[in-house]
Amino acid sequence: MEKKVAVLPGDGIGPEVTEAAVKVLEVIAKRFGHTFHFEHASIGGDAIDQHQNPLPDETIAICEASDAVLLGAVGGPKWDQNPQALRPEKGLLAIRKHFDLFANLRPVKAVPSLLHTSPLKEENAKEVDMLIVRELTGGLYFGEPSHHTDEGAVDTLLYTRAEIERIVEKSFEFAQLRKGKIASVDKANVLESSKLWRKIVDEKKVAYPDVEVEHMLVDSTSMKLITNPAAFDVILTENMFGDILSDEASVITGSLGVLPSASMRADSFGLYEPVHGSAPEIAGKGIANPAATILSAAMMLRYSFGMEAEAVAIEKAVDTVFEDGSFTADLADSAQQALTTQEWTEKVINEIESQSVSNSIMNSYV
Ligand SMILES: NC(=O)C1=CN([C@@H]2O[C@H](COP(=O)(O)OP(=O)(O)OC[C@H]3O[C@@H](n4cnc5c(N)ncnc54)[C@H](O)[C@@H]3O)[C@@H](O)[C@H]2O)C=CC1
Ligand SMILES: CC(C)CC(=O)C(=O)O
Ligand SMILES: [Mg+2]
Repeated sequence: MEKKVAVLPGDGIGPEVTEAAVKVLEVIAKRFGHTFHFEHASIGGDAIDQHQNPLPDETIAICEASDAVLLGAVGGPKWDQNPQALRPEKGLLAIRKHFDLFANLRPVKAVPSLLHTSPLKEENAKEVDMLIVRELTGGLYFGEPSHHTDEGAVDTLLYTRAEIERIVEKSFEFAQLRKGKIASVDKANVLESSKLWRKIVDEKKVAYPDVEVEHMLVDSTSMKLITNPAAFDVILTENMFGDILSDEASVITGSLGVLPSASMRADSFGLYEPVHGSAPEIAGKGIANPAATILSAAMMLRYSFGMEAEAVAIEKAVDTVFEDGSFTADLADSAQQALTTQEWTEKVINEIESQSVSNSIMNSYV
């Protein structure tokens, strides 16, 4: 197959981790007989510096001409005092909105060889296998009005019925492919938007009798994610709650550096990016963990290109490298044992190259 991928490295560690993922995709292309055309474009602080715009028209055009987008991360102290319209994060929100990427999938699965790095007791972390389905283009991050003065500030939490319905349906579809359990997380004891959210979940569940649904409040959910994370299968939630809960869930499996994500619209087009941010304090040092971005590239192969065996080849290689005890600094026991971003990526590439093709259907991350 021939596919076009827009690559938006962004800021901080974004360029390092996307470079690693592109190298892995190139090896996959060679091994499985595909051609991937990569076209790079700017977003975030990088785009502000070059074009005074966190999401330039040229970047949108390159993404529109592509089959999928691979993104690193945006943001950093250099732009923190910029006016709102010139913040790197605005570029990320704008690309999600422009392409209607309403369904953000964030799988969190325990990896046996990483359990020792989890802050949780091994018996609590070892069975974790959940999928966070986060609404990505509505809610507080997009509602108007949104502004502040020194005397006051306003943000708006707005959801339409249609926005809630489509993400709820998506979560039921994923639950049917998994263990058939949804925890729908809201704040319905306070928020009006959550009351509508609950009503729509209850309406929709009638069409999915094989799926069990539990409504949960976000505050106690954040506690249960730590005390009993293995109890969750699909977590369905709105934009900001999903943002917060997914960073919390990431440490269960060891490091924010290993959690991938897919941001999908209704068709197969998607944007793939790690859950983490631009980690400015480690940028440029060659020590960032590229696993989250490499695994996001695997999600791209699965969801946008329908390349299941290729996705599994990457996931299997990442697992094997972890099993071998090879870690970047965020997971290694000591600085001496830590591999650089490049060294760790080379291990994954070597692993893919040595896999036999018949070996490629193994357990996948979602
Ligand atoms: N999707 C995106 O582009 C996101 C961007 N951000 C932006 O990133 C900047 C930094 O935000 P933070 O709150 O510090 O979150 P962060 O996710 O960048 O970093 C949190 C912690 O995790 C570590 N970390 C993150 N990714 C890592 C990796 N791949 N390997 C090793 N360690 C890793 C960092 O060093 C830091 O200690 C801010 O400007 C923020 O707005 C934050 C979250 C998402
Ligand atoms: C930087 C924000 C706009 C988004 C974020 O933190 C996320 O999507 O995880
Ligand atoms: Mg976040």
